[in-house]
Amino acid sequence: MDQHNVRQSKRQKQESRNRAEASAPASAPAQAAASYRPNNPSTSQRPVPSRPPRPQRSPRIEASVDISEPTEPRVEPKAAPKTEPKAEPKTESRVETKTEPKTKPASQTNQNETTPDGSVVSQVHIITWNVGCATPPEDITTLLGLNVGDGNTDMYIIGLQEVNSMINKRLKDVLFTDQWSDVCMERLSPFGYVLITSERMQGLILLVFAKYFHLPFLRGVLTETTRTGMGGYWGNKGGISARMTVFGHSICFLNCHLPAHMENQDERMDDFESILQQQQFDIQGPTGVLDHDLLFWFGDLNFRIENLDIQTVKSAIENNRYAMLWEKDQLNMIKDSETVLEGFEEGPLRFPPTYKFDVGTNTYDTSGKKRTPAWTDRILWRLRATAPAAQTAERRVSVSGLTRGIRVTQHCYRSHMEYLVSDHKPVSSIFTLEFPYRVDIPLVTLIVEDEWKSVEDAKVIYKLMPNYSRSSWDWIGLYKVGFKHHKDYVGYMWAKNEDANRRSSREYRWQLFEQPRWQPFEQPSWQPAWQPACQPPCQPACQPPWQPPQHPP
Ligand SMILES: O=P(O)(O)O[C@@H]1[C@H](O)[C@H](O)[C@@H](OP(=O)(O)O)[C@H](OP(=O)(O)O)[C@H]1O
Repeated sequence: MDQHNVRQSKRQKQESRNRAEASAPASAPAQAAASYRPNNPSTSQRPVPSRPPRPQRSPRIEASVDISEPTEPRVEPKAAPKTEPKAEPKTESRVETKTEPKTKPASQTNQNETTPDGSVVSQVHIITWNVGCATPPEDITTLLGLNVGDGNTDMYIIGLQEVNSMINKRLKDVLFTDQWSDVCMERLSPFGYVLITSERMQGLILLVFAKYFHLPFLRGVLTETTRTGMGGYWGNKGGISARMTVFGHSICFLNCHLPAHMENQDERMDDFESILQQQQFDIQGPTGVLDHDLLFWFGDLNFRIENLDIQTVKSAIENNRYAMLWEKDQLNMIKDSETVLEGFEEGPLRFPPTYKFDVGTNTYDTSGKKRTPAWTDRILWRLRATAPAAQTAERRVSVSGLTRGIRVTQHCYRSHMEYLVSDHKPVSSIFTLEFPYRVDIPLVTLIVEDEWKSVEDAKVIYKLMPNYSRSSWDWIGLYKVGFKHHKDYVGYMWAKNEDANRRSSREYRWQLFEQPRWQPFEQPSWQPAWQPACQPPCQPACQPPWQPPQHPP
């Protein structure tokens, strides 16, 4: 089902919703916010409005989920697709976590892997975690896989839910970076990852990191947010997304926090459809989330295990009988009949339900609420125009439709029981994406002639791609090795239009501003990661002693 169909099928429902919202008093959001107390049982029992029957489709004959008995999660080394790009996955090539090579510093890793036939392989590591308003743990090394990874991860996508967004915390986070983004940047930047975009909506945060050398090939980076809480007024629930093209292929990452509680399955699906419908990016061509070549959908989706009492569920978990529970998992049960879920894929759940734990323990909820354990935290993906999914016994592979031919392979899908700060456990997954071709001509090429010993030496020549259409907002930023964030520039120069009209390349002498003027980052051409004087490999030893520029409000 493409974005167009979603829009059509939901238009009627949305129109009636819009009418209802339009007729609400102007102060409704404030009233709703003031009266809503999340943990107050009297207010949390929100009435569930009656809704029209959901569009259903007939169950697919071919099963696209593996409900075999659980085994240890397996991680495939990235070398497999590199050496045998066209071969079917080798189910016997099992790599235990302990035997994986150490993550290499940024300067020692390959810039990306191109297969002999010219296709390109990228590794993406996705994490979702409902952090339950906790402060970040001191060490998130194992969550990021930095101690065991193969060093070839190209992008980290981190989706958080329930980040503390009390008013005093939010004010602090607006002035500074929030603690969670900080801790992720601190851990990832020594390995050459840069935060290329982030989005926050109350407690929902989405962070997208990429290896710095990929930055020229990530284009059209945009984000969207959709509130669905309190009838669309409140951002305690909803979705935030980031989209971009990666080597010329469009990818969207969607982090959702859907409504809680067993009985709210229809509400969850309604909210998901509403998010898909409302999120339209300001790009040429089809603009929706589902219009992307590849979509990753993750978050606290809040689906529950139905029709089993809490003791039966706990006993199944103790005996590793996850397949039995998965059969009763709401998302698993509806995925073949809900039109909007068509094309979404998910790997087998071979880890214990990640909700709900007594904070600080690995013990399922012993509070008065007595929540039944559930796989609330999930990571799915969807290829546009997906061909019937091929599946092997040990890992999931899907190939996109006939024209684009992207291959997605999931190498692991796991939880992280060692993190105790929240009532949810984090969930992560590692994918390799094999693109059939790569668009890898940078829009701008920067050339340094000599070593820079002083500011006066700082000369750089930039060359534009011939058909590149410039904007007066284009600028070139100067960054120091080990920069964490796209706003960490130490200086910038405007790449002026009139110069481009006269010549295709031009020399510029750097002017390092003491207090660079703030400018919006959404420029069409962003050429960061310039590394003067201290060339790699010198990090993390030469982490910047300077402060990033302060942006005036
Ligand atoms: O984030 P929000 O919008 O405040 O929503 C709450 C959140 O989903 C909690 O996880 C849930 O507690 P449980 O996980 O314990 O069910 C709580 O239910 P509750 O109100 O019944 O406590 C919800 O109200």
